[in-house]
Amino acid sequence: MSETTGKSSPYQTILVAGGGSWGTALASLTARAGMATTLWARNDQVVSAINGSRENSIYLPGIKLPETLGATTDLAAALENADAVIFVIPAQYARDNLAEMRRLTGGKTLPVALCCKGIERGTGALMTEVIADAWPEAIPAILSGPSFAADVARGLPTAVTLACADKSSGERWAQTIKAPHFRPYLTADMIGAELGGAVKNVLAIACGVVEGKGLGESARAALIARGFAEFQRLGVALGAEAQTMAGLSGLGDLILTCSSRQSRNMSLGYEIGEGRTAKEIIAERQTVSEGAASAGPLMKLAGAAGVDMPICAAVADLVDGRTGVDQAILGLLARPLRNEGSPAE
Ligand SMILES: NC(=O)C1=CN([C@@H]2O[C@H](COP(=O)(O)OP(=O)(O)OC[C@H]3O[C@@H](n4cnc5c(N)ncnc54)[C@H](O)[C@@H]3O)[C@@H](O)[C@H]2O)C=CC1
Ligand SMILES: O=C(CO)COP(=O)(O)O
Repeated sequence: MSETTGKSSPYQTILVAGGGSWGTALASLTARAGMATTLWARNDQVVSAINGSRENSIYLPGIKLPETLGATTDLAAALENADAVIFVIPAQYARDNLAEMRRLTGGKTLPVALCCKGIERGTGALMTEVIADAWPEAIPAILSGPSFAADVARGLPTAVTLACADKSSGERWAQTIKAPHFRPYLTADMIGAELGGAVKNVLAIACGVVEGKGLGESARAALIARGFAEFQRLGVALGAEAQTMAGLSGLGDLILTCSSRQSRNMSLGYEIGEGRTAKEIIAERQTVSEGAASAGPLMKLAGAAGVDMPICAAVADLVDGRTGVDQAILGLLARPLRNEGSPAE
Protein backbone atom coordinates (compact mmCIF):
# COMPACT_ATOMS: atom_id res chain seq x y z
CA MET A 1 0.00 0.00 0.00
CA SER A 2 2.14 2.90 -1.19
CA GLU A 3 -0.35 5.73 -1.54
CA THR A 4 -4.01 6.06 -0.67
CA THR A 5 -6.43 6.93 -3.43
CA GLY A 6 -7.79 9.84 -1.40
CA LYS A 7 -11.18 9.10 -2.98
CA SER A 8 -12.58 6.93 -0.20
CA SER A 9 -15.44 8.33 1.78
CA PRO A 10 -15.11 8.58 5.53
CA TYR A 11 -17.34 6.59 7.87
CA GLN A 12 -20.11 8.95 8.91
CA THR A 13 -21.60 7.74 12.18
CA ILE A 14 -18.94 6.79 14.67
CA LEU A 15 -19.23 5.02 17.98
CA VAL A 16 -16.19 5.52 20.18
CA ALA A 17 -16.22 2.79 22.84
CA GLY A 18 -14.25 3.78 25.93
CA GLY A 19 -14.38 7.02 27.90
CA GLY A 20 -10.75 7.16 29.05
CA SER A 21 -8.33 9.81 27.84
CA TRP A 22 -7.59 8.24 24.46
CA GLY A 23 -11.23 7.46 23.61
CA THR A 24 -12.15 11.03 24.51
CA ALA A 25 -9.35 12.51 22.39
CA LEU A 26 -10.30 10.37 19.37
CA ALA A 27 -14.00 11.16 19.77
CA SER A 28 -13.15 14.85 19.87
CA LEU A 29 -11.13 14.42 16.67
CA THR A 30 -13.93 12.78 14.64
CA ALA A 31 -16.63 15.07 16.07
CA ARG A 32 -14.58 18.15 15.12
CA ALA A 33 -14.11 16.69 11.63
CA GLY A 34 -17.89 16.62 11.22
CA MET A 35 -18.70 12.94 11.77
CA ALA A 36 -21.71 12.18 13.93
CA THR A 37 -19.83 10.85 16.96
CA THR A 38 -21.13 9.20 20.11
CA LEU A 39 -18.82 8.23 22.94
CA TRP A 40 -19.90 5.24 25.00
CA ALA A 41 -18.52 4.99 28.51
CA ARG A 42 -19.51 2.65 31.32
CA ASN A 43 -18.91 5.39 33.91
CA ASP A 44 -21.94 7.70 34.19
CA GLN A 45 -19.85 10.46 35.79
CA VAL A 46 -17.79 10.60 32.59
CA VAL A 47 -20.94 10.73 30.46
CA SER A 48 -22.57 13.47 32.56
CA ALA A 49 -19.37 15.52 32.57
CA ILE A 50 -19.03 15.34 28.79
CA ASN A 51 -22.70 16.10 28.10
CA GLY A 52 -22.95 18.71 30.85
CA SER A 53 -19.72 20.68 30.86
CA ARG A 54 -18.09 19.55 27.57
CA GLU A 55 -15.12 18.16 29.46
CA ASN A 56 -14.05 14.68 30.56
CA SER A 57 -12.92 16.00 33.91
CA ILE A 58 -11.99 12.51 35.13
CA TYR A 59 -9.72 11.23 32.35
CA LEU A 60 -8.90 14.26 30.16
CA PRO A 61 -9.23 17.35 32.37
CA GLY A 62 -8.71 20.83 31.02
CA ILE A 63 -9.65 20.03 27.41
CA LYS A 64 -12.78 21.60 25.94
CA LEU A 65 -14.72 19.07 23.86
CA PRO A 66 -16.85 19.95 20.83
CA GLU A 67 -20.56 20.71 21.37
CA THR A 68 -21.41 18.08 18.76
CA LEU A 69 -19.91 15.21 20.76
CA GLY A 70 -22.57 13.20 22.57
CA ALA A 71 -21.85 10.67 25.32
CA THR A 72 -23.98 7.80 26.60
CA THR A 73 -23.88 4.77 28.91
CA ASP A 74 -26.37 2.97 26.64
CA LEU A 75 -24.27 0.74 24.41
CA ALA A 76 -27.21 -0.78 22.53
CA ALA A 77 -28.54 2.65 21.54
CA ALA A 78 -25.08 3.88 20.60
CA LEU A 79 -24.53 0.87 18.35
CA GLU A 80 -27.86 1.16 16.60
CA ASN A 81 -26.85 3.70 13.98
CA ALA A 82 -23.07 3.33 14.07
CA ASP A 83 -21.39 2.55 10.78
CA ALA A 84 -17.96 2.20 12.41
CA VAL A 85 -16.52 1.63 15.89
CA ILE A 86 -13.37 3.12 17.39
CA PHE A 87 -12.58 0.69 20.20
CA VAL A 88 -10.55 2.23 23.03
CA ILE A 89 -11.16 -0.08 25.98
CA PRO A 90 -8.07 -1.46 27.76
CA ALA A 91 -6.81 -4.78 26.39
CA GLN A 92 -7.73 -6.88 29.42
CA TYR A 93 -11.43 -5.95 29.00
CA ALA A 94 -11.49 -6.11 25.19
CA ARG A 95 -12.83 -9.64 24.77
CA ASP A 96 -15.94 -9.18 26.94
CA ASN A 97 -16.79 -5.79 25.47
CA LEU A 98 -16.33 -6.94 21.86
CA ALA A 99 -18.48 -10.03 22.54
CA GLU A 100 -21.17 -7.81 24.02
CA MET A 101 -21.10 -5.57 20.94
CA ARG A 102 -21.43 -8.60 18.73
CA ARG A 103 -24.43 -9.78 20.75
CA LEU A 104 -26.10 -6.37 20.62
CA THR A 105 -25.61 -6.01 16.86
CA GLY A 106 -26.65 -9.60 16.13
CA GLY A 107 -23.21 -10.33 14.69
CA LYS A 108 -23.23 -7.37 12.28
CA THR A 109 -20.23 -6.77 10.00
CA LEU A 110 -18.88 -3.44 11.22
CA PRO A 111 -15.43 -1.88 10.80
CA VAL A 112 -13.72 -1.74 14.20
CA ALA A 113 -10.51 0.25 14.78
CA LEU A 114 -8.73 -1.30 17.76
CA CYS A 115 -6.79 1.35 19.68
CA CYS A 116 -5.81 -0.55 22.83
CA LYS A 117 -2.14 -1.44 23.19
CA GLY A 118 -1.88 -4.71 25.04
CA ILE A 119 -1.85 -8.49 25.10
CA GLU A 120 -4.53 -10.56 26.80
CA ARG A 121 -3.67 -12.21 30.10
CA GLY A 122 -4.28 -15.95 30.21
CA THR A 123 -4.23 -16.47 26.44
CA GLY A 124 -1.29 -14.34 25.27
CA ALA A 125 -3.58 -13.23 22.43
CA LEU A 126 -3.05 -10.04 20.42
CA MET A 127 -6.09 -7.82 19.86
CA THR A 128 -6.67 -9.03 16.29
CA GLU A 129 -6.90 -12.58 17.68
CA VAL A 130 -9.27 -11.45 20.42
CA ILE A 131 -11.62 -9.77 17.95
CA ALA A 132 -11.45 -12.76 15.59
CA ASP A 133 -12.76 -14.91 18.47
CA ALA A 134 -15.17 -12.46 20.07
CA TRP A 135 -16.65 -10.72 17.02
CA PRO A 136 -15.56 -12.66 13.91
CA GLU A 137 -17.83 -10.69 11.56
CA ALA A 138 -16.09 -7.38 12.36
CA ILE A 139 -13.53 -5.86 9.97
CA PRO A 140 -10.62 -4.98 12.25
CA ALA A 141 -8.05 -2.23 11.93
CA ILE A 142 -5.27 -1.20 14.32
CA LEU A 143 -4.68 2.43 15.22
CA SER A 144 -1.35 2.82 16.98
CA GLY A 145 1.69 5.08 17.12
CA PRO A 146 3.22 7.88 19.19
CA SER A 147 0.20 9.84 20.38
CA PHE A 148 -0.41 11.08 23.89
CA ALA A 149 -4.14 11.73 24.25
CA ALA A 150 -3.57 15.21 25.67
CA ASP A 151 -1.33 16.18 22.73
CA VAL A 152 -3.89 15.04 20.16
CA ALA A 153 -6.77 16.68 22.03
CA ARG A 154 -4.84 19.96 22.15
CA GLY A 155 -4.35 19.84 18.39
CA LEU A 156 -0.58 19.28 18.51
CA PRO A 157 0.88 17.64 15.37
CA THR A 158 0.72 13.83 15.56
CA ALA A 159 1.33 10.97 13.10
CA VAL A 160 0.09 7.42 13.62
CA THR A 161 -0.03 4.03 11.92
CA LEU A 162 -3.38 2.83 10.64
CA ALA A 163 -3.11 -0.88 9.87
CA CYS A 164 -5.87 -2.70 8.03
CA ALA A 165 -5.69 -5.88 5.96
CA ASP A 166 -8.85 -4.74 4.14
CA LYS A 167 -7.56 -2.00 1.81
CA SER A 168 -10.89 -0.31 1.27
CA SER A 169 -11.71 -0.18 4.99
CA GLY A 170 -8.19 1.09 5.75
CA GLU A 171 -8.63 3.94 3.29
CA ARG A 172 -12.02 4.84 4.72
CA TRP A 173 -10.52 4.87 8.24
CA ALA A 174 -7.72 7.16 7.08
CA GLN A 175 -10.31 9.60 5.69
CA THR A 176 -12.32 9.30 8.90
CA ILE A 177 -9.60 10.11 11.43
CA LYS A 178 -7.34 12.45 9.47
CA ALA A 179 -7.19 16.05 10.60
CA PRO A 180 -4.91 18.98 9.77
CA HIS A 181 -2.79 18.08 12.82
CA PHE A 182 -3.39 14.30 12.83
CA ARG A 183 -1.81 12.24 10.08
CA PRO A 184 -2.44 8.51 9.68
CA TYR A 185 -0.01 6.37 7.65
CA LEU A 186 -1.57 3.23 6.17
CA THR A 187 -0.21 -0.30 6.18
CA ALA A 188 -1.69 -3.77 5.79
CA ASP A 189 0.65 -5.14 8.49
CA MET A 190 -1.69 -5.46 11.46
CA ILE A 191 0.56 -7.80 13.47
CA GLY A 192 3.49 -5.39 13.27
CA ALA A 193 1.33 -2.45 14.33
CA GLU A 194 -0.36 -4.11 17.29
CA LEU A 195 2.82 -5.79 18.50
CA GLY A 196 4.67 -2.45 18.55
CA GLY A 197 2.08 -0.80 20.79
CA ALA A 198 1.99 -3.70 23.22
CA VAL A 199 5.75 -4.23 23.52
CA LYS A 200 6.69 -0.55 23.87
CA ASN A 201 4.49 -0.30 26.96
CA VAL A 202 6.48 -3.07 28.65
CA LEU A 203 9.80 -1.50 27.63
CA ALA A 204 8.64 1.93 28.87
CA ILE A 205 8.28 0.47 32.35
CA ALA A 206 11.93 -0.65 32.15
CA CYS A 207 13.01 2.83 31.04
CA GLY A 208 11.06 4.36 33.89
CA VAL A 209 12.87 2.11 36.35
CA VAL A 210 16.20 3.29 34.94
CA GLU A 211 15.18 6.92 35.46
CA GLY A 212 13.62 6.40 38.86
CA LYS A 213 16.69 4.54 40.04
CA GLY A 214 18.94 7.28 38.65
CA LEU A 215 20.94 4.99 36.35
CA GLY A 216 21.52 7.70 33.75
CA GLU A 217 20.63 8.52 30.18
CA SER A 218 23.25 6.22 28.67
CA ALA A 219 21.56 3.27 30.37
CA ARG A 220 18.18 4.44 29.08
CA ALA A 221 19.46 4.66 25.49
CA ALA A 222 20.97 1.18 25.79
CA LEU A 223 17.66 -0.13 27.06
CA ILE A 224 15.70 1.43 24.19
CA ALA A 225 18.10 -0.03 21.60
CA ARG A 226 18.30 -3.50 23.16
CA GLY A 227 14.54 -3.41 23.81
CA PHE A 228 13.97 -2.62 20.16
CA ALA A 229 16.16 -5.63 19.26
CA GLU A 230 13.91 -7.84 21.42
CA PHE A 231 10.82 -6.43 19.75
CA GLN A 232 12.29 -7.04 16.30
CA ARG A 233 13.14 -10.68 17.13
CA LEU A 234 9.56 -11.30 18.20
CA GLY A 235 8.16 -9.35 15.28
CA VAL A 236 10.18 -11.37 12.75
CA ALA A 237 9.04 -14.61 14.40
CA LEU A 238 5.38 -13.54 14.20
CA GLY A 239 5.55 -12.19 10.65
CA ALA A 240 5.68 -8.43 11.28
CA GLU A 241 7.23 -6.31 8.53
CA ALA A 242 10.56 -4.52 9.09
CA GLN A 243 9.12 -1.20 7.91
CA THR A 244 6.28 -1.32 10.43
CA MET A 245 8.65 -2.17 13.26
CA ALA A 246 10.88 0.78 12.36
CA GLY A 247 7.85 3.02 11.82
CA LEU A 248 5.47 5.06 13.95
CA SER A 249 3.76 2.19 15.77
CA GLY A 250 7.10 0.51 16.56
CA LEU A 251 10.22 2.60 17.01
CA GLY A 252 8.22 5.86 17.00
CA ASP A 253 6.01 4.92 19.94
CA LEU A 254 8.92 3.25 21.74
CA ILE A 255 10.88 6.51 21.62
CA LEU A 256 7.93 8.58 22.81
CA THR A 257 6.89 6.32 25.64
CA CYS A 258 10.43 5.70 26.87
CA SER A 259 11.25 9.43 26.91
CA SER A 260 8.43 11.05 28.85
CA ARG A 261 6.90 10.66 32.27
CA GLN A 262 3.67 11.82 30.68
CA SER A 263 3.52 8.09 29.80
CA ARG A 264 1.69 6.11 32.49
CA ASN A 265 3.92 3.11 31.80
CA MET A 266 7.12 5.13 32.07
CA SER A 267 5.90 6.82 35.25
CA LEU A 268 4.91 3.45 36.73
CA GLY A 269 8.47 2.24 36.12
CA TYR A 270 9.83 5.48 37.57
CA GLU A 271 8.02 4.93 40.85
CA ILE A 272 9.13 1.28 40.92
CA GLY A 273 12.71 2.52 40.44
CA GLU A 274 12.21 4.81 43.42
CA GLY A 275 11.41 1.77 45.56
CA ARG A 276 7.64 1.24 45.46
CA THR A 277 5.93 -1.94 44.26
CA ALA A 278 3.88 -2.09 41.05
CA LYS A 279 0.94 -3.45 43.01
CA GLU A 280 0.69 -0.46 45.35
CA ILE A 281 1.20 2.10 42.56
CA ILE A 282 -1.47 0.51 40.32
CA ALA A 283 -3.91 0.29 43.23
CA GLU A 284 -3.73 4.09 43.62
CA ARG A 285 -4.33 4.89 39.94
CA GLN A 286 -7.55 5.07 37.98
CA THR A 287 -5.68 5.29 34.68
CA VAL A 288 -4.39 2.22 32.87
CA SER A 289 -0.73 1.16 32.51
CA GLU A 290 -1.13 -1.54 29.87
CA GLY A 291 2.49 -2.71 30.08
CA ALA A 292 2.02 -4.04 33.61
CA ALA A 293 -0.81 -6.38 32.59
CA SER A 294 0.77 -7.25 29.23
CA ALA A 295 4.29 -8.15 30.40
CA GLY A 296 3.30 -11.65 31.58
CA PRO A 297 1.25 -12.49 28.46
CA LEU A 298 4.06 -11.09 26.30
CA MET A 299 6.42 -13.63 27.84
CA LYS A 300 3.89 -16.34 27.05
CA LEU A 301 3.75 -15.19 23.43
CA ALA A 302 7.55 -14.95 23.19
CA GLY A 303 7.97 -18.39 24.80
CA ALA A 304 5.57 -19.96 22.30
CA ALA A 305 7.53 -18.31 19.45
CA GLY A 306 10.87 -19.45 20.92
CA VAL A 307 12.11 -15.84 21.26
CA ASP A 308 14.27 -14.62 24.14
CA MET A 309 13.24 -11.20 25.52
CA PRO A 310 15.36 -10.63 28.63
CA ILE A 311 14.37 -6.98 29.29
CA CYS A 312 10.66 -7.73 28.93
CA ALA A 313 11.11 -10.84 31.11
CA ALA A 314 12.72 -8.70 33.82
CA VAL A 315 9.76 -6.28 33.66
CA ALA A 316 7.29 -9.19 33.92
CA ASP A 317 9.13 -10.49 37.00
CA LEU A 318 9.26 -7.02 38.51
CA VAL A 319 5.60 -6.10 38.07
CA ASP A 320 4.44 -9.53 39.22
CA GLY A 321 6.66 -9.28 42.32
CA ARG A 322 9.02 -12.17 41.50
CA THR A 323 12.13 -9.99 41.61
CA GLY A 324 13.35 -6.64 42.93
CA VAL A 325 14.87 -3.72 41.01
CA ASP A 326 18.50 -4.38 41.99
CA GLN A 327 18.26 -8.06 41.20
CA ALA A 328 16.62 -7.35 37.82
CA ILE A 329 19.35 -4.86 36.86
CA LEU A 330 22.16 -7.18 37.95
CA GLY A 331 20.55 -10.05 36.05
CA LEU A 332 20.51 -8.03 32.80
CA LEU A 333 24.06 -6.74 33.18
CA ALA A 334 25.45 -10.20 33.95
CA ARG A 335 24.16 -11.81 30.79
CA PRO A 336 26.84 -13.42 28.59
CA LEU A 337 28.47 -11.12 26.01
CA ARG A 338 27.24 -11.63 22.50
CA ASN A 339 27.26 -10.13 19.01
CA GLU A 340 24.93 -7.18 18.63
CA GLY A 341 22.99 -8.58 15.68
CA SER A 342 22.75 -12.23 16.63
CA PRO A 343 19.54 -13.80 17.91
CA ALA A 344 19.58 -14.35 21.69
CA GLU A 345 20.83 -17.66 22.94
N1 LIG B 1 -3.96 7.74 26.79
C1 LIG B 1 -3.18 7.72 25.72
O1 LIG B 1 -2.42 8.68 25.48
C2 LIG B 1 -3.22 6.55 24.81
C3 LIG B 1 -3.83 5.35 25.19
N2 LIG B 1 -3.83 4.30 24.33
C4 LIG B 1 -4.45 3.04 24.69
O2 LIG B 1 -5.85 3.23 24.79
C5 LIG B 1 -6.42 2.26 25.69
C6 LIG B 1 -7.32 2.99 26.67
O3 LIG B 1 -6.51 3.81 27.46
P1 LIG B 1 -6.91 5.25 27.98
O4 LIG B 1 -7.97 5.86 27.18
O5 LIG B 1 -5.64 5.99 28.11
O6 LIG B 1 -7.50 4.91 29.43
P2 LIG B 1 -7.42 5.78 30.75
O7 LIG B 1 -6.25 5.33 31.55
O8 LIG B 1 -7.51 7.22 30.44
O9 LIG B 1 -8.74 5.33 31.49
C7 LIG B 1 -8.95 4.01 31.89
C8 LIG B 1 -10.09 3.46 31.06
O10 LIG B 1 -10.25 2.08 31.36
C9 LIG B 1 -11.61 1.83 31.52
N3 LIG B 1 -11.83 0.62 32.31
C10 LIG B 1 -11.31 0.33 33.52
N4 LIG B 1 -11.81 -0.84 33.93
C11 LIG B 1 -12.64 -1.29 32.94
C12 LIG B 1 -13.47 -2.43 32.78
N5 LIG B 1 -13.58 -3.37 33.72
N6 LIG B 1 -14.17 -2.56 31.63
C13 LIG B 1 -14.11 -1.62 30.68
N7 LIG B 1 -13.34 -0.52 30.79
C14 LIG B 1 -12.63 -0.36 31.91
C15 LIG B 1 -12.12 3.07 32.19
O11 LIG B 1 -13.53 3.14 32.11
C16 LIG B 1 -11.42 4.12 31.37
O12 LIG B 1 -12.11 4.36 30.18
C17 LIG B 1 -5.21 1.56 26.35
O13 LIG B 1 -5.01 0.34 25.72
C18 LIG B 1 -4.04 2.49 26.06
O14 LIG B 1 -2.82 1.78 25.97
C19 LIG B 1 -3.27 4.40 23.09
C20 LIG B 1 -2.69 5.56 22.65
C21 LIG B 1 -2.62 6.72 23.49
O1 LIG C 1 0.48 4.91 23.99
C1 LIG C 1 0.73 6.01 24.40
C2 LIG C 1 1.37 7.04 23.57
O2 LIG C 1 1.54 6.64 22.26
C3 LIG C 1 0.42 6.36 25.80
O3 LIG C 1 1.35 5.75 26.61
P1 LIG C 1 1.00 5.41 28.12
O4 LIG C 1 -0.16 4.45 28.09
O5 LIG C 1 2.24 4.82 28.70
O6 LIG C 1 0.62 6.69 28.78
